[in-house]
Amino acid sequence: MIETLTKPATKSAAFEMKDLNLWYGTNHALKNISFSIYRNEITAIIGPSGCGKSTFIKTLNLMINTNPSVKMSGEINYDGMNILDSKVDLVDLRKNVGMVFQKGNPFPQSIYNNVAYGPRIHGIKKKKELDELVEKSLKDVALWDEVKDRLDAPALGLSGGQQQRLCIARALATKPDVLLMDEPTSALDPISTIKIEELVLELKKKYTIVMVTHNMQQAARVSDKTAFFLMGELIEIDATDKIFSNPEKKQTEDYITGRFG
Ligand SMILES: Nc1ncnc2c1ncn2[C@@H]1O[C@H](COP(=O)(O)OP(=O)(O)OP(=O)(O)O)[C@@H](O)[C@H]1O
Repeated sequence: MIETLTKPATKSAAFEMKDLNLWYGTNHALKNISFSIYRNEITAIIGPSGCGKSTFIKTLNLMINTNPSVKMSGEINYDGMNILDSKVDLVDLRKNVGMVFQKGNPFPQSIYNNVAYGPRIHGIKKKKELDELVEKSLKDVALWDEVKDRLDAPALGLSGGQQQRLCIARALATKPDVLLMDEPTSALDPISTIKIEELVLELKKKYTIVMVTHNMQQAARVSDKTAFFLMGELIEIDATDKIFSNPEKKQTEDYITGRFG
């Protein structure tokens, strides 16, 4: 019998960090971080408060640069380019690497305008094109049926879970490649949380997702890889199942078994 050997598909990295260091003034917040984030995977970032999770995720689209006290060294390679190099086009980077924050933070404008905002900034003016993008983005987050008859209504009139899905639609409307999510469900009730988790699993088919979460069950439920940070260091990154069942490092085990944090 002839056995067919299937080669494991080589995964391509969306981001490759090499010796990434970050300081807020003299506070050394990220220390020699080196790892890769792979395409079409969900990578969860976990660790106790103050370990550098939000700082790290904000480096991936250089949102961190809005803080003038921040200094960085090392490399963050994205799309064949070290984004810490000053030549990088920030508008382009943020179009490709979208971000969703802890609390759904829609603009105080209509549902339609919230989603059309990014495409308009990137030069899309034609109403038909914008209408299509708004519809597609809202369908992608399973919000279209709930809001299609009130696109001109204020976004702030939506429920918390709907606002968060709207913010994800807003991020998707610029057709990003990567979606960064900083504790996207921490302000939501359990049902809205499950809806966002289902959505994230669906979005993984098309996007690379990096998610900071305080909720270890959430990391276990949705992510492919989990990275454990502690005091600015990456202690361990591995397949999520491995991290939660048989981590290599004692600090990881202590954290996931609730011994600290
Ligand atoms: N704007 C800032 N200015 C100065 N130091 C900061 C700033 N933001 C964060 N830090 C410091 O950087 C370190 C990492 O903070 P960060 O917010 O990234 O941690 P975190 O893991 O996301 O925490 P949490 O889970 O509480 O949100 C902490 O020591 C924090 O005090």
